[in-house]
Amino acid sequence: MGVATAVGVAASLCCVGACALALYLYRILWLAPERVRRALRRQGVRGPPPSFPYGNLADMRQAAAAAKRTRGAGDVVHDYRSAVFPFYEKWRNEYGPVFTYSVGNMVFLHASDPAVVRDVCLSVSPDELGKSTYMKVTHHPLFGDGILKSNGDAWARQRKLIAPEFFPDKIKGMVDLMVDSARALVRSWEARVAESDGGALELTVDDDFRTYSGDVISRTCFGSSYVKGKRIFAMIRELQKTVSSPNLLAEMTGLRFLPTRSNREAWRLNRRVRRLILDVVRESGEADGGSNLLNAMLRSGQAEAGVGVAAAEDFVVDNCKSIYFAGYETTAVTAAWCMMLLALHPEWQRRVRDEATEALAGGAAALDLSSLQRMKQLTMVIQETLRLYPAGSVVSRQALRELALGGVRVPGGVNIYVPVSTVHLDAELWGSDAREFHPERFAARPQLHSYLPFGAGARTCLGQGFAMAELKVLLSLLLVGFEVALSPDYLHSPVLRLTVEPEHGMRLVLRNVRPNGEP
Ligand code: HEM
Repeated sequence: MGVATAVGVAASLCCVGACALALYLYRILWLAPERVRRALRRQGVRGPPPSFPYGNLADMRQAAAAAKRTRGAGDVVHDYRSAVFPFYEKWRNEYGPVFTYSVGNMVFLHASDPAVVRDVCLSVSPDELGKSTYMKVTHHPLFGDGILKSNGDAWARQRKLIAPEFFPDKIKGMVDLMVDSARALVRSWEARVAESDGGALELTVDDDFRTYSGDVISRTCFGSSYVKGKRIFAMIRELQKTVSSPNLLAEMTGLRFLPTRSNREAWRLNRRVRRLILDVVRESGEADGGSNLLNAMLRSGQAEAGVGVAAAEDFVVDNCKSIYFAGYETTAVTAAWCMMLLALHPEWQRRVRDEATEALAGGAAALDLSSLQRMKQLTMVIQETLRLYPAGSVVSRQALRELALGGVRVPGGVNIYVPVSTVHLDAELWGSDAREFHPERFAARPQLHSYLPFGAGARTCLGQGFAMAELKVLLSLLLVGFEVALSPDYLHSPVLRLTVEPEHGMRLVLRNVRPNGEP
């Protein structure tokens, strides 16, 4: 064969290869999702028309940019949906409470209709409905295959091993750690109020609340090595920043090993985090006799039949990162919104303070799980805070196979998003005052599918008892010591970062409850 023929053959093969690749990409990027959208359209589920190859991403970015331009302060309006999720609001108004949209080749079913929500949360088994895999590739360095993102048997096994670590008898033993961390914060604020002009201290509380929740998780996870644990968490936060924007190419093709700059940075940080976590787990196991959360997880991971050392280590590392992510920001942001609502409602602030003063009559050291459980006013205030400002903005799932939800046949692979604020503000479920702060509505237990701050069903938050205890310890100690008002400089602008948080921070004015130090 002459050189010219060989070149011709190679060129033809390249052509065939390029055509095959183009056809393959066209199939996975357009034909496959279009088939799913058609199946939904046939049932009357409509949505904005997607374009190739990014679906509705451009509409979402445009709406978010427009909302950002008009976002501003002003009165505190609790319904923040048009500022934070302007595209969902527009589409919900246009297409109703169940609609579909696409990001790249990933098809989403957005559902706030109670019948669908009930099935998503309560009726369908975790074998049929798993966690959404959207962002799973981007976030792999952050969560690995830990409990938050895994599905099927891998998830069930982890849930079974971790759940007992959050049973009430375990939380009972953690209340003292929470009290120690909260007292450190109260002492620092007392000192700052004492030094302030006229006994009124104006401050932005968010970072102090993050320090508190990071401190509590770190003490619980790492026991006596918690200071090193805090360094690890600082590094996980770095890691979180490097993987915060979606890597659409990776999400659409599943290729997570491309050595892009941000991937290489994430891998580097991840290797360091892993090494440090395992070092600290070993060290603290020796120092504390293995009594901290991660040691308990390592033991239960190793005790699993047929699981090698590497798999048990992966289990600890991935879940350490997952628990940090699940419990750090969520609790701190909820505490900040709760303080805002109490500042806006002095009568509720008084009720909570009276209740906390009674519970703390024997001193902070006397706080225990049962005295926390008796704080009914504070419980209702936190529940109402989580209704108006839920830290998890969507309950996300993915159909692992075709299934029926509220009468809609959902093809396998579809991502299902339940917008928590829309469910929480539904006047049909909550009454005409749904957008207002009325904690007494929680004197009666709400219907399960209408209240989703901790998700629902099999995948409900494992740390909810822990988070409630942590919030109650912090808020009761703060309110017994300080009167809280909203600063005139506070700008109400909820924004979606990892959770929905105050864009410019929560700015409060504190005064001592007993100005002259009287008992
Ligand atoms: C106010 C604080 C918190 C809020 C609002 C919150 C909310 C949530 C939500 C919405 C989910 C997803 C549930 C679903 O998809 O149905 C979740 C899952 C989870 N949360 Fe929390 N969480 C909080 C605090 C914590 C804390 C402090 C921890 C642990 C220390 C924790 C551990 C977890 C875990 C392990 C999961 C995964 C459960 C699974 O997939 O099986 N959370 N949380």
